Amino acid sequence: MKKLNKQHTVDQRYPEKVIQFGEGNFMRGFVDWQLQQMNQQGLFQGSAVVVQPIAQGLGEMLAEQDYLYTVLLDGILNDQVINSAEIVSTVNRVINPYDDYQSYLDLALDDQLSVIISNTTEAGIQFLADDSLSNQPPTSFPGKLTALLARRFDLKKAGFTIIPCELIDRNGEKLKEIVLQYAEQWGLGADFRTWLQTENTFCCSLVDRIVPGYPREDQEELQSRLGYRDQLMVKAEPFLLWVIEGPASLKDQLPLAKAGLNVVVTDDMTPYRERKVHLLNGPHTAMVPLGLLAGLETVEDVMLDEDFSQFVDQLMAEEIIPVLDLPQSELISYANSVKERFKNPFIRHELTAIALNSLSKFKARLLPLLVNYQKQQHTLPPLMTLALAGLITFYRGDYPLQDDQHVLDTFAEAWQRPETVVPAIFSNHSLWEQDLSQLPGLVEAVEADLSLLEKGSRAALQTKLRGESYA
Ligand SMILES: NC(=O)c1ccc[n+]([C@@H]2O[C@H](COP(=O)([O-])OP(=O)(O)OC[C@H]3O[C@@H](n4cnc5c(N)ncnc54)[C@H](O)[C@@H]3O)[C@@H](O)[C@H]2O)c1
Ligand SMILES: O=P(O)(O)OC[C@@H](O)[C@@H](O)[C@H](O)[C@H](O)CO
Repeated sequence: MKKLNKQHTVDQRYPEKVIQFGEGNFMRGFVDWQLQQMNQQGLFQGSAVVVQPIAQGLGEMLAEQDYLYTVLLDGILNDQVINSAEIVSTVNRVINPYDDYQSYLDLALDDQLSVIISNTTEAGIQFLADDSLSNQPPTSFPGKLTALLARRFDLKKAGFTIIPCELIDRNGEKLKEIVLQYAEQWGLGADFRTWLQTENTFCCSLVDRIVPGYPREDQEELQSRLGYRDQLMVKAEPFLLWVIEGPASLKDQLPLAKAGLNVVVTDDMTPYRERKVHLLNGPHTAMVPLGLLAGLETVEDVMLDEDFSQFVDQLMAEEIIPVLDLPQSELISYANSVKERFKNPFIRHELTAIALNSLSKFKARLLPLLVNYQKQQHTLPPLMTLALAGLITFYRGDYPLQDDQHVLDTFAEAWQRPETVVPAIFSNHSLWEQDLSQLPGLVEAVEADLSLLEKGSRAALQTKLRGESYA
């Protein structure tokens, strides 16, 4: 069977208007797919030139397919079942700056390029003290971006609207801060720094769409249905939300909402972020260790399991929603929509995929809620402490773990003395940036939950759901 190529579609190409750092599943299933929707409605007439942020990437594979790939949307949206396959043609080309640095810098020449969008994973937005402008290219993503912006400034051209999608808090501010740090360290001058601040807009943004990526489990069936081979197919849920903190003019520059996409341009994205990180990512992170310890494999398995779906319900209703400072009715409706998305029968979202870096995820997604709950109710949230005990059990290392070496080493050492593992882990400041052993009752509660877990994750969960251990 032939590889996907331009003969399989009406390959309408548009001028490059967006520079996109990152060519991963998420960008292809989220950003480029949205550019395509705008183009189809005649609202944008633009394409993306993609820059590989690291030397290894998908540039060559995309080139072999004439920069085309298929987005498969599978799920239920507004009570409608959606199973669609669409060839996306909004990636115009991919530049690998490690092979062709000049073409990368030449992007600065093009006045039609006015928007920069990135997703380089949470690891991508970082300052590397030994990065250098004489590296061709600079190693880090912000270093590469600084080099491009410096070239644009030298050419006395207009700046960019820069929208990072990395899932880190205040991502636009963080990226700007690092670019300014490089500008300072590399001696790029006060005029450049002023131009950076006044002529460029760094927008914070929040993305939401579950994109599990290549549908390995049904690739054969899909290929025979589609009639071509596509190594870059991306499976995603139909739901999407993109909240961008930026000027109102962005709605014209990128008319996403006009194209009917669920994109919000606002001057304060905080409530959207709180809601999503705590009510969607939080339950994901809570279900992972307990679910895996009980032998479940996917988010759907969790939602179809009587005990575990009750766990998710109760966690959301009793331990998360009451401590979020947002309108409760809106939170309830968001929680219901998240549960529907978790139940998506067409998407196989592996718990092991979510398990990556679970400790930092617990810290960002659940710990602030646990602390607030304790402050407000003067007791601890029982399901969250069980999830925390599950995390500690999980990090004993009986399962393959993916986390920072420092985190893995700290747990390995603490588990050498099981009787003190909880205080040892909680008092480790480098893990939590605070001394969790000082939180009233937490050590005792989690130690009790660890003992419960010795009977098995499901049995422990059932005990907690019956309210027995804290009655
Ligand atoms: N997949 C999802 O459901 C989903 C949903 C929302 C947000 N996200 C976020 O998107 C990110 C990417 O997910 P994905 O599914 O596209 O992954 P992916 O592995 O398909 O793509 C990763 C991309 O990041 C780049 N990258 C990796 N390490 C880097 C580094 N150290 N520096 C610079 N660039 C680097 C790669 O070149 C690639 O372009 C994740 O961090 C995730 O938090 C994913
Ligand atoms: O992507 P991660 O690994 O940071 O987190 C795992 C999931 O919680 C996450 O991918 C969600 O599915 C996504 O954030 C939904 O928009």
